[in-house]
Amino acid sequence: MARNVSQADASVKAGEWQRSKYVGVSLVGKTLVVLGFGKVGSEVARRAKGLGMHVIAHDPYAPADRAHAIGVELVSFDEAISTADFISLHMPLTPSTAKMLNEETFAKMKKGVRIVNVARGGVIDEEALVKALDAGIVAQAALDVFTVEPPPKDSKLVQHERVTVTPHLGASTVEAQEGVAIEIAEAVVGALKGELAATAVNAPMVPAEVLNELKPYVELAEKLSRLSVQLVAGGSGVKSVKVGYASSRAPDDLDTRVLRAMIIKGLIEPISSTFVNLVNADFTAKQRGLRITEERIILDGSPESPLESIQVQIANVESKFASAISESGEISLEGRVKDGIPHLTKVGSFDVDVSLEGNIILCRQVDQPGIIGKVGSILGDENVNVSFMSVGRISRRIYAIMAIGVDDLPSSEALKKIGETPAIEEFVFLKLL
Ligand SMILES: NC(=O)C1=CN([C@@H]2O[C@H](COP(=O)(O)OP(=O)(O)OC[C@H]3O[C@@H](n4cnc5c(N)ncnc54)[C@H](O)[C@@H]3O)[C@@H](O)[C@H]2O)C=CC1
Ligand SMILES: O=C(O)C(=O)COP(=O)(O)O
Repeated sequence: MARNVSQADASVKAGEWQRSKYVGVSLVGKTLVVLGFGKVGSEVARRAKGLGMHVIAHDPYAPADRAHAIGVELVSFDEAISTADFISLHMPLTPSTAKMLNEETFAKMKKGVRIVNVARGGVIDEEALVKALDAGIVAQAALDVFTVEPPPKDSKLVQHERVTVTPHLGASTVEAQEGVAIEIAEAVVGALKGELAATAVNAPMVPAEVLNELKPYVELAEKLSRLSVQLVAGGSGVKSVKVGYASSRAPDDLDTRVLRAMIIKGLIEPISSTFVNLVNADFTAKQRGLRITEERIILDGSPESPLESIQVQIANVESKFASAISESGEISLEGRVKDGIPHLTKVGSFDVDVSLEGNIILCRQVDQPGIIGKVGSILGDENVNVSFMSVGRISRRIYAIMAIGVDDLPSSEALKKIGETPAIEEFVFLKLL
């Protein structure tokens, strides 16, 4: 657009040679305003800086640090449009962006501004743009998208001498089409494997950076619920599950939808053939009559990490492992993320600490010397590797809870031997692998 390439090309092909008519403008040193600083907008900004442009952006939802990282300042809409030599549009078409450029906003722009729209047609009031072009406010426009596509043949905008048009070609390169195909195939494979379907259109939209931050907590949530459902004694149906999130973040700064979905996945998958993912989790829970209630425990302190701990409680059930029942009567497990790895940190009312990387053995034993050694040698004789072990007790020499993480699957004889060890009053083997 700035060098009149398309107009000059048409003119040479028509047999003309008009050099002075098609003198263009330089980009270097000009101010480019990027409206909508998302995936496309931020890449446009990065490249425009490489062309020597001064780039500022307006996006009410973009994080300022992401803009600063590429040397772009986020400014108000009015400041943006009134200082721009070029405006490039990269926001979605929503009720609040529809006709965002209109008669009133064109009036605030610098005379001679140039406008590029490769976002969506409806974000510009096309009639107002024709007027602004005729009034000399807008020197040129380059449009890839239109309110109605294809636009009517006699559209004044399309026919305008200072407007360059293309038929919605923004994403039309061989590489981009191949990239899109690969991305879709990978997302489908991931969804079929039960992974987080982050780009599904019928799933809650969770931005990639939020997903990334929550990743270890997502794993923790799923593992805690996978363990807790295995603690339920046969015959007592799981109907009501309470999830507690302890966090220093403000409630609306913590999106728990993914965590809830993974809790549901952990509860349902061990006991059914259904694959649960972000799309079907709430529906699957409802279908099975499973009620999930979420509770926020607001902590003081730095909101640096999204969560301090997650608690999963299953109410109105008996447990295979009585010590997993908390004082208030539910099966209760609590976990935390330590160095990026999920840990089980509480069983019933007992503090433990075992990393959730393998399978888990929980024992309740009389608190006396020698038990750890006995259980350790039973596992050692079987070549079962212990990854973590912790003992939590309520009072000395009364009884204690031992949590053992094992990398392998102990044989049923080994488990039987552990159960028969004198002083071990109850024990349970919980599978995570
Ligand atoms: N012409 C073509 O073939 C193509 C067009 N597009 C269009 O380009 C646009 C940008 O796409 P992406 O960067 O992938 O989307 P994106 O979702 O990554 O970015 C959109 C940005 O717009 C911002 N935004 C929302 N409301 C706003 C407002 N009122 N004012 C300013 N900013 C606002 C959002 O915060 C977000 O950062 C979309 O409209 C998309 O449909 C995308 C690819 C190809
Ligand atoms: O990805 C977008 O938003 C586009 O506008 C691309 O459209 P297309 O896939 O080329 O029909």
